[in-house]
Amino acid sequence: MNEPFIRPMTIIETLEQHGHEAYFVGGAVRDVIIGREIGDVDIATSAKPEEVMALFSKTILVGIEHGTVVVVLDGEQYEVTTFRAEGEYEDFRRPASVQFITSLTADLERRDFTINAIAMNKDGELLDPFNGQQAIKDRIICTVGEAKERFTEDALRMMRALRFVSQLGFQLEDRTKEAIKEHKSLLQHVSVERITIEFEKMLSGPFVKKAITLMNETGVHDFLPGLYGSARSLAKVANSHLGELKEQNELWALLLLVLEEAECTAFLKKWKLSNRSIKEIEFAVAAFEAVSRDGWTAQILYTYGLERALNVVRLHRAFGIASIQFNAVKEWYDRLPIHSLKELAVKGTDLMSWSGKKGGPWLSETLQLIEQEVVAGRLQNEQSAIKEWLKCNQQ
Ligand SMILES: Nc1ccn([C@@H]2O[C@H](COP(=O)(O)OP(=O)(O)OP(=O)(O)O)[C@@H](O)[C@H]2O)c(=O)n1
Ligand SMILES: [Mg+2]
Repeated sequence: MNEPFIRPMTIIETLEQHGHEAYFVGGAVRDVIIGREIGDVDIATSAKPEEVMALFSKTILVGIEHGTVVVVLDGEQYEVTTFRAEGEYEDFRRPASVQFITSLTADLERRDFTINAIAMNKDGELLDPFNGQQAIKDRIICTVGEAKERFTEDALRMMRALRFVSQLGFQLEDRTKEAIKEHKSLLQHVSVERITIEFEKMLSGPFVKKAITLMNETGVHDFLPGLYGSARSLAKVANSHLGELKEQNELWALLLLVLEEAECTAFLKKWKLSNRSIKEIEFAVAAFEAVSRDGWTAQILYTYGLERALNVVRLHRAFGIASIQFNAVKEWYDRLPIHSLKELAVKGTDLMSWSGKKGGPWLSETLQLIEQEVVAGRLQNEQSAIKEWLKCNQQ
C-alpha cells in the first residue's frame, strides 16, 4: 500500500470494526493507479456523519447535508463522506437534497468520470464497477453513465474534464465531448470561485495545449469570465511555452498580455482573484510592458524588483522572445547602487537643512531625481557627491 494511504487506513479499520463499510475513493485512487503523485486521500463510507463523528476524537463537520466529515489524524485532514445518491439538482450546481445510501456502487455511479469512480478497500483491492481502470489504460476521460446527466447535475464537471485532459494528457471520449458542446452554457450557473480553481489547474497542467485546443473546439471559453469570443487568443496561449512559467501569477499575466486586455483589474476581478494576486499580476504585466518599451534598464529592475524581473524573463521564454539570463538579472539586481529609497545616502531632512527651505512638493520631486540618477549610476550614493550635484542642478 502506498505511503499516503497508510495513516488514513486506521480510519477505514475503525469504521469497519464498528460494522460500517469504508473505502478510499476519488483522485487518490486514480492517481495511485496512474502512478502520479497523490493529493488528498478521500474516504467513502456507509456510516452516517454522526456515526463517523462519534468514532473519532477530532472531527470537523463540513456539511451535514452533504454527508462530509473531516477526520483529523496527526494534524492531517481526511474527508470522510457518507455514500450518497444525490437527489434532484437545483440550478445545475448543488444537489437540492442528499439521500444517504448503503451501496458503494450507487455512490460511485453519481461521480463524474470513470477514472474517478474507482474505490479501494483496505487490502488495496479495487472495486471498479464502471471500468475506470480500463479507461486509465486507454487514457480516456469518459463520464460515468450519461454525460448529459453528469453535466446537468454539476456543470463544473465540464471544466474538470478539460483540467484532467491538461493534467493527464488523456483523450476526451466522443460522447463526453459532444455533451460538453451541447451543455457548456450551464457553466453560467456555477460559482466563479469553483471555475477559477479548475481553470488554474488546467493552465498549470503539462498537457495544457491539448486542453486549450479542446476548449476552443467545444467553445467552453465563451462561458468563462472575460473570455467570450477569444478562441484566437487562446490558441496563442496554447502555442506558447507555458511550461517555462513557474507561478500562477505568470499564467494570468501571460493570458492578459495575449488578450491585449486593457482593463486588467476588471478582468481579474471577474475571476474573483484576491486583491493581492491582482496587484502582483498587474505589476508583472507592467514590468513586461516596460521592458518591451525600454529594454532592460537599471531603473526597471529597481522599480519592479527582482521577483518581477524574473517573472518577465519567464514570460519572455514562454513567448519564445530572446531575453536576458536569470543569473545575469540576479547579478545586475545585486549590483544596483540602491534597492530602495531607504538606502539613499540623503534624506528629506538633509535637503531641507542644506537649502534652508521648508518641506513641500519640491522635496519628494528632488529626492526622486536623486534616486533616478543614483540608480542609473550617474551619481554616487554619497552625501558629498549628492550635495555637489544639487548645487549644479538646482535652479
Ligand atoms: N464535481 C465533482 C467533483 C468531484 N467529484 C468526485 O469526487 C472526487 C473527489 O473530488 P476532488 O477532490 O474535487 O477531485 P479529484 O478527482 O480528487 O482531483 P484532485 O486530485 O485534483 O483532488 C472525484 O474524484 C469524483 O469522484 C464528482 O463526481 N464531481
Ligand atoms: Mg481530491
